[in-house]
Amino acid sequence: MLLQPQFTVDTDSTDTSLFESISDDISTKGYSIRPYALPEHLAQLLLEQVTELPEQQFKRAGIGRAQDHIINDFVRTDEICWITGNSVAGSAWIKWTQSLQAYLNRRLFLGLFSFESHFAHYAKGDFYKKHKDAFTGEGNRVLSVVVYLNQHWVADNGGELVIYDDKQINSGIIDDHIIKVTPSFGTMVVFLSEEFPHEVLPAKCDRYSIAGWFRLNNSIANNIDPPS
Ligand SMILES: O=C(O)CCC(=O)C(=O)O
Ligand SMILES: [Fe+2]
Repeated sequence: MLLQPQFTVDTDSTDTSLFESISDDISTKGYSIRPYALPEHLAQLLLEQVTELPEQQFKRAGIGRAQDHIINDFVRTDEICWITGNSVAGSAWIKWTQSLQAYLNRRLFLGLFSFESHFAHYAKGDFYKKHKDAFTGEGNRVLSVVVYLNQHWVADNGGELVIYDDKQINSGIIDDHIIKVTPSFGTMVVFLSEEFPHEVLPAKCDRYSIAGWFRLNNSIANNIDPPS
């Protein structure tokens, strides 16, 4: 008997080819920029959640962690809301990032152990000045992930993510190596947290995104390479 073709969407195989491209980009360049990366249904769920979140759930984003956490209007002015698995959208997102994590660990041996992420809302004029998400040797945030939830974004809206590829500058290329990413719906950016300074330029209208970080196991990271 001939089997009828299946018309169900095979999300696993879609993800695998995307994950493969991301993995190849990371190993060759250290960063990956992929338009239409986030599965459509997941992007829609996340957009619904971020637009329905009550305003008071968003808090001014700070810089630094735990006791070093401070609000600094000169560095960043966006508002954030941490994502938990307590919503349909949140748990679908976490599940998807777990399969990305497993794939990247298999392919690149990055030792990614955990993931944390938040929604971010940049209102008109908000920005995040040039920064790095992790500092060399701290061995904590390994890989940064950003996805955008802005439908019908046009170039004139601004709000680009600017990535500085300093390695290219050091290797003598005259033209400063600056990569600008338009924050369009479903676009995903992944980069090595310690390697790439980046910034968010002010936008002319509301800009929604998710920023997340894969981390090493902290208890292991603190004991890596003990002094001999
Ligand atoms: O929204 C973006 O494009 C990047 C955000 C960012 O750099 C961060 O939250 O650390
Ligand atoms: Fe960042």
